[in-house]
Amino acid sequence: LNRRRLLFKRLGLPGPEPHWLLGNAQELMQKGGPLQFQEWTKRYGKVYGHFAGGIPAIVTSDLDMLHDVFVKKFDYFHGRRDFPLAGNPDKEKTVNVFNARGLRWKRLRTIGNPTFSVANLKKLMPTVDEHINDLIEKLDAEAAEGRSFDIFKLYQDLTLNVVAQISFGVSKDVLSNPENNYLQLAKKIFGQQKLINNIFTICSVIIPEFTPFWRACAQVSATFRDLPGPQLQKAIKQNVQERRATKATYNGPVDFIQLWLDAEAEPGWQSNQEQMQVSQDARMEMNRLKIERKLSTDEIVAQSFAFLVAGFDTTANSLAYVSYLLATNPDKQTKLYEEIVSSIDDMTNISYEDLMRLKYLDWVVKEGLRLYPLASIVNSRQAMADTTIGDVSVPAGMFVVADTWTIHYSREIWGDDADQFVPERFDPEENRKPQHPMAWIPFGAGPRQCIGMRFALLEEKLALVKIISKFELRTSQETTIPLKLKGNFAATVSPTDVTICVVPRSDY
Ligand code: HEM
Repeated sequence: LNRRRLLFKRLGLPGPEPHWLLGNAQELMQKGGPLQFQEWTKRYGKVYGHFAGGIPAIVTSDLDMLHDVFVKKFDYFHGRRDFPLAGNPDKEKTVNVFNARGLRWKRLRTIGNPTFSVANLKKLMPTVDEHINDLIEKLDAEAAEGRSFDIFKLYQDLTLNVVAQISFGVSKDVLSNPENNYLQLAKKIFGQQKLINNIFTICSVIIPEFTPFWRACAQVSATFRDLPGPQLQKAIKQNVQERRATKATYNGPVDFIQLWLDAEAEPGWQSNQEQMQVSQDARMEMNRLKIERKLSTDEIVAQSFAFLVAGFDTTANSLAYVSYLLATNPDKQTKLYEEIVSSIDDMTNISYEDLMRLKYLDWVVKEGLRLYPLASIVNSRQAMADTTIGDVSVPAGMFVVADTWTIHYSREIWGDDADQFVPERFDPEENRKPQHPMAWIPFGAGPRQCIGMRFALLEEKLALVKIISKFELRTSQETTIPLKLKGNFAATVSPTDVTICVVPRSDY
């Protein structure tokens, strides 16, 4: 405890005084990590230390320092702030690309990257489109009633359906069949976290020194309880095995399982993996090892699960925030509508190229992500060996977290209108966008930047084109202005609701 208390003093960093046991967890939980960071930055400056429970982390909004951490010195900072109960990222057999580090991460990422190539995105687009059409039907019903409703909830249904179908490798009919429980299980994972699991998670954050013990407790408790996570993983595993058996004849929609099965593991890959554990906790020499481009069944299940968790709430939040911004800025919405109708002739057959042509749409989405960066707490890295950033010494094991909200709202970086919704700032002709690569980081930066970024942008843009071409988004008496944000200890800052109404366009 004494070592904890003195750590940042020894490193010469300011920061909030930690509670002897809870560190700064109380403040983080009350306000939500990203929003609390903003407040601390105002008080302690661009670089300071804090304790998320017993876990020390440096927080910084210094762009050059972040560039060092995320890009230039990536070989030192290849770990990410992990979830202690997910297991040891260097040993866990089913580690996923999100939690992995070192050469294990490098291997999973190298295999995962092509999943989001333009060619594959085009193959995934029909599935996304089908689910967006379902959303439009729901909006039609709301418009017919002429009432206000929380559009955030509909976006959560959309993004969960899309990412679940693509990650679990099932057809839309199977997914929506009430007799199977894919969606119910997925909803349970995000909705009702079981208390007992939370207790062990909290314990592992407060006293991380005993993580293996908390993890064992969580595992023992899981064997006596029918937890949704393991149930879902079992169901995905069965799908992967069935799909592998029918791989040659499969002619259903393209999904992640199909893309990953093409990179299926052959017997013998383990020896390669053992080799990869060399230098896990030290500097990663990226090009030293030949990467085995194959995945085992367990790894496919682990990636599916990670993509489900990473791809659901982020995209739903982003759509909800943009809808709010468009409803409260009707002039910008009209500009977007005009761009869409003047560029796309056939709304029933929108191509990938159509979407990429829409410049104003691109700026709207980017500006939404600037004002409401999601999952910003995962914009973090772990020092795998003693090093320095600028004149700050960073001991091995220390986490460095980007204060994304401060950066995105900085007047110094974005100008006096930093807190306003101005998509035009991304227009290259206006020459207003800051040049620094770390000024806009909703998807992180460097080799570990969000792997699903292009997929998320595709889904969001397609949904917005279909919605805005058909409906006008309007505020109502019930719209919460400004939005109320609820922080979250672990991940995303979400709006409590985005209650608006949709009015059909007369010229549709
Ligand atoms: C608007 C939507 C999204 C936002 C704002 C977002 C944001 C982020 C951020 C900030 C990171 C950390 C990046 C870093 O550390 O540099 C990240 C990582 C990641 N995201 Fe996303 N994400 C989104 C959608 C998605 C989707 C749709 C998927 C998958 C289908 C996905 C999968 C992942 C994965 C697997 C990682 C870990 C990558 C690695 O460590 O190599 N994300 N995301």
